[in-house]
Amino acid sequence: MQNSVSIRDLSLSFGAVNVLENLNLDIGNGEFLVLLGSSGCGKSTLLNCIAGLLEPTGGQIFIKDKNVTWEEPKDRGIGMVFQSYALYPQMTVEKNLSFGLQVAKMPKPEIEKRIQRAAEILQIGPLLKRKPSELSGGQRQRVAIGRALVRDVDVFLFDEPLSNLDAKLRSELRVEIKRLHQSLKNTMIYVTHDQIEALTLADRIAIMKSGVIQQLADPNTIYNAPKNMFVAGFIGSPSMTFLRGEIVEKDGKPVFHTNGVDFSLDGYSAAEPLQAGRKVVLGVRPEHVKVNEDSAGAEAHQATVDIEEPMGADNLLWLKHAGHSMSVRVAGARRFAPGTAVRLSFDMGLASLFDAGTEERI
Ligand SMILES: Nc1ncnc2c1ncn2[C@@H]1O[C@H](COP(=O)(O)OP(=O)(O)OP(=O)(O)O)[C@@H](O)[C@H]1O
Repeated sequence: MQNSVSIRDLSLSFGAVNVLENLNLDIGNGEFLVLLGSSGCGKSTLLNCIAGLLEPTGGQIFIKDKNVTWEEPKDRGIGMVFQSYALYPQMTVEKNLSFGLQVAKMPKPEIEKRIQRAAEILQIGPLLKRKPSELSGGQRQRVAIGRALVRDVDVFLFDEPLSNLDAKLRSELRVEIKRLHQSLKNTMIYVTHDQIEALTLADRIAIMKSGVIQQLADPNTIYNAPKNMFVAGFIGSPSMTFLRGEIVEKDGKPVFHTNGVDFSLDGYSAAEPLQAGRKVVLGVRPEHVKVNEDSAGAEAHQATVDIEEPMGADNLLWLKHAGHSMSVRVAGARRFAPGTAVRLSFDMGLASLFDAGTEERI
């Protein structure tokens, strides 16, 4: 895949604070890349460097193989959509869409053609004569996307575009952004702290912490094979349960041991040999545990239901198991009174094992 955006050894400091240090990232042509991380991790800073709104302290940025590190934002072939919409309040929707094109001296018929196309794609035709104050939040954000769309740019940059919208509108517009990407096939770089947006929209997610990309992979890999405990804990709701213990050898095979309980590691494909005595953390997602009601006669993995949280389609159980608290997802129709004894079985093929010291996946 040809690269659309390449970031080489990018550094940026605010005074003595290094927000980004020698960051490298290649974004493919037509790719939807999501920069995901909690507040302050540097994702907006990175996006603003690509947009040309911040000057890097070091490194280079290429868009379509052209070094744009020192180019003005308007000369980079990018369109940016902000959380705050950034529309001109005194202009109509139509004027908001056309203004940049008029400044660039585009012929009038071409401007009209582009506005009609954007209005059609984003279903804002009936709103063209209104001012931003006469629009809902979702409609304003559509106009803001339209403004990037009419410029016919190579790369769309989105900075938390859905954060100001209520939950229902957020999920509706999320689907529309996905549809937009499917039909336009432009490169899109999208900043968010919302893991659902990241998992649903991205071709690849770059998950960031303290200015460093922790893992860059497709959503399925990020979810099922997190590279370290930070990624594992950040993605998934409720979070992966972490059980601290160690590797012991039983019948010539390594097993995970915690608080007097053994977990067979059959089915787990470790990248390195599991030496007895190694301190490790077993990570288990709520939907990868099977809850059996026939507790009688079962030896290991006895657990007790502590709390149940019915969520309609799912029922979330908080269990006590081997001195740990563990969340488990079962079908909504399966109800459990607090105090019920159950027996658990684990699918180790879907579990994660981390080194307790480095917190890296084994
Ligand atoms: N103009 C500035 N001067 C000094 N420090 C700044 C400035 N802008 C950002 N920072 C710092 O840089 C770090 C990264 O900020 P950035 O806005 O990129 O984070 P973010 O991950 O996008 O967070 P958020 O989701 O809250 O916007 C933060 O620690 C922030 O305090």
